[in-house]
Amino acid sequence: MKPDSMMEEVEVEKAVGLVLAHDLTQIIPGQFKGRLFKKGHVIREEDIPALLSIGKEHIYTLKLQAGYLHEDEAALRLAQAAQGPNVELTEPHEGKITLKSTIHGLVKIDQARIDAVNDIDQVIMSTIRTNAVVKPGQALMGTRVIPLVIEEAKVEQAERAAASAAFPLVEVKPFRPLRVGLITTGSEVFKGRIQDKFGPVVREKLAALGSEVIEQRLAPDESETIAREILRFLREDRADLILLTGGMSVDPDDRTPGAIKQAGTDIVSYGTPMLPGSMLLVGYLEGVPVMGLPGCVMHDPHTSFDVLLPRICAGETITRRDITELGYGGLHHC
Ligand SMILES: Nc1nc2c(c(=O)[nH]1)N[C@H]1C(S)=C(S)[C@@H](COP(=O)(O)OP(=O)(O)OC[C@H]3O[C@@H](n4cnc5c(N)ncnc54)[C@H](O)[C@@H]3O)O[C@H]1N2
Ligand code: MOO
Repeated sequence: MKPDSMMEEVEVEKAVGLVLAHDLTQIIPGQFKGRLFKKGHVIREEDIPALLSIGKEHIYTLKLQAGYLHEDEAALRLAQAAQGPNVELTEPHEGKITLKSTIHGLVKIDQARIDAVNDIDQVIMSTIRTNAVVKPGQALMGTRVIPLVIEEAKVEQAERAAASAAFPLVEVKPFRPLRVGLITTGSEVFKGRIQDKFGPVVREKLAALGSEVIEQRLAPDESETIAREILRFLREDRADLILLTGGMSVDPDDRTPGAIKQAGTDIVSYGTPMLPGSMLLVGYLEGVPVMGLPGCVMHDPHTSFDVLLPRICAGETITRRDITELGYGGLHHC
């Protein structure tokens, strides 16, 4: 049986007493866009002018056959197939269901599987980008099918595509409260020639993700001293993350990358294909992440540091591949 034969058209004037088979939308540009009648509404005499005013001269009566799903049911099946931890579903509205975050955290969405679902005709999953920081209540994905009635087999195909990996398609990872050691390099700051402007910025970025600086130590442009402070944060303070500011580029006084290596850090990458933030360094020292932050982090609100820090706070390990992928679409300004 074809979906069309399950849907019979009835003139609105003859539809009093019939049940609406789907939500009906009104759009008045600049004033209103939304649901005028809800699915299940029993049409009354006084509804007829309103229905005609939104261009509905006919409505459908629906007799669903086995093997077919109504758009609301199909949207629910798609939404449930994608739903992972810390994600909630809205009620169907005009045939669409929205997945929302229940927490402040890092959203993870598997692009390959979203593409696989959207390759299937007449089903859609529309998402925000993976690795974004999200707030409670923030929309992560909208999903729906295109026709009013769809073959169940198509929805099952989408469900299989959505479930084709060991981890959920859409989830939100909570942030862990990290104890952060901050080393500010630069003889001009160490000797008091200028006032430190890095500390407050880094503290604020960490606080926004639920982490805190346990101590900020100033160091002159000397590799030995900087490396010693790194190891002190690691061994004595048991910091969860060690951040170094300044001295990241090409001047003879820029000692920070060398000092990070000298402390024994395994470097994932010195150099990040994102602008601003290209001189950023990421490495791991005995499993503890170590990052060298270039000067731009002080004044620019969106650098490679702002992209990678939420992932570290959510407990992810940064790989070379993660750095590589920042390049495409990573030119913000320079
Ligand atoms: N010829 C090149 N020039 C630059 C390069 C390069 O590769 N070749 N890289 C550029 C990029 S990208 C950046 S970002 C900047 C800054 O890099 P650094 O991390 O090495 O920054 P510094 O040289 O240490 O300092 C730059 C500037 O900022 C002041 N500063 C540093 N720390 C503090 C602090 N804690 N509080 C206040 N002010 C601070 C410092 O005094 C300098 O004025 O380099 C580009 N240039
Ligand atoms: O590390 Mo620099 O940001 O490319 O300005």
